[in-house]
Amino acid sequence: MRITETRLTPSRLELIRPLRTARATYTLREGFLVHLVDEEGRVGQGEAMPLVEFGTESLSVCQQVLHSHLRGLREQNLADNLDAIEDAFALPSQGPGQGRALRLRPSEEVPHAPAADHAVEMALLDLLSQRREIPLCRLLDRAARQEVLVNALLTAEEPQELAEEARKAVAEGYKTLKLKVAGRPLDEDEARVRAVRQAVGPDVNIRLDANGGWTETEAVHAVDRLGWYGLELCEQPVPPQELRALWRLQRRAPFPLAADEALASPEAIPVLLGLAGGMPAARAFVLKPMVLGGLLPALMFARQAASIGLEAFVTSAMDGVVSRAGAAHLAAALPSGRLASGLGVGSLFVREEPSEHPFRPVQGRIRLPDVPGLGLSP
Ligand SMILES: O=C(O)CCC(=O)c1ccccc1C(=O)O
Ligand SMILES: [Mg+2]
Repeated sequence: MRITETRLTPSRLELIRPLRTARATYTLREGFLVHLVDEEGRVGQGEAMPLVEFGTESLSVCQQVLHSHLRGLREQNLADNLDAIEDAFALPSQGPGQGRALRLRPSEEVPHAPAADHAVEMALLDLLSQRREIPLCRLLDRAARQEVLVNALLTAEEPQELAEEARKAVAEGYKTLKLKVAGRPLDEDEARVRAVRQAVGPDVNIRLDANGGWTETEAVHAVDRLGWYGLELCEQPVPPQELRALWRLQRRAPFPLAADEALASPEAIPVLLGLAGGMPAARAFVLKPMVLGGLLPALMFARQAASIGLEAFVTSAMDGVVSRAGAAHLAAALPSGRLASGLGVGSLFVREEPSEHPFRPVQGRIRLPDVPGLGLSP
């Protein structure tokens, strides 16, 4: 394919109410939409929305790297296959591609910028799958599923309000509810979890996310007390760099712990997977394509995890519909679709762009559109 035209548009998403996590409070998300046009006029779409707390580049570095990537692509030929897309983002010191392959990081001077890489990779994958006339998920895996399960993200603080939110989500068809914990006394979190369990009964999955907000000692107490209410899993109970604490806690917890923020450091990955001599530190992994630098790196990670019996699921980084569409295609292509994806956040924004699209969960699921590419009209 040849890229004949590139466009970069700022994007901005306001939340209806602040989303509080143990690490940060989100009221606004900002980033860029990327459009790439091929020689036959097809448009590929991607989105970059940095999440600095998760180790991505800042908004300004993101913009700078996007400009550099788009400059590198203009009027260039790229072989019509996945390897060529993967190679385009390789570091100068890595792999093949010395010869004629297109490289977007020609020198070490282009900074680490997973959100920018994610946007450009997605737009290229959108184009490649349109050119092959298959949905993007099929390009990632020929056996991709047609539907993905999605969790509802509950955002209330107070137990009564949370219970109300939980009942509403279940009435809408969600089977998995996620709530943010930590950053407040454990008594309060216990009251919150109890209220949700009481509201929805025993058959709904409750997933927690501590965003690294507990010390190891606090996490031990939390696992013992909150585990009583029946938990599907807990994301990132302890700070991301504390991999051994995560390992010890996983030995104790009667439910899977999922590493999320910990995946932001490339050095942590072999340790998390147990490839550095020890045992895997967690039983599940949260894949944020925005943090991992794209759908392909996330898929490779999930396959590696699956080969040693560990599960993975996809979440957005609270970003726009273009990113969530790509993430839904990734979720459909993962080795296992058992764990619901964190892609139900569209309803948390003041105004969704566009207002109608196929990536809004219905009955707690997203059905992937059976059309070529990403399946979103630009
Ligand atoms: O998983 C979801 O439902 C939404 C994604 C989410 O929780 C999130 C959103 C922004 C930043 C961090 C996180 C997180 O999973 O930790
Ligand atoms: Mg998380």
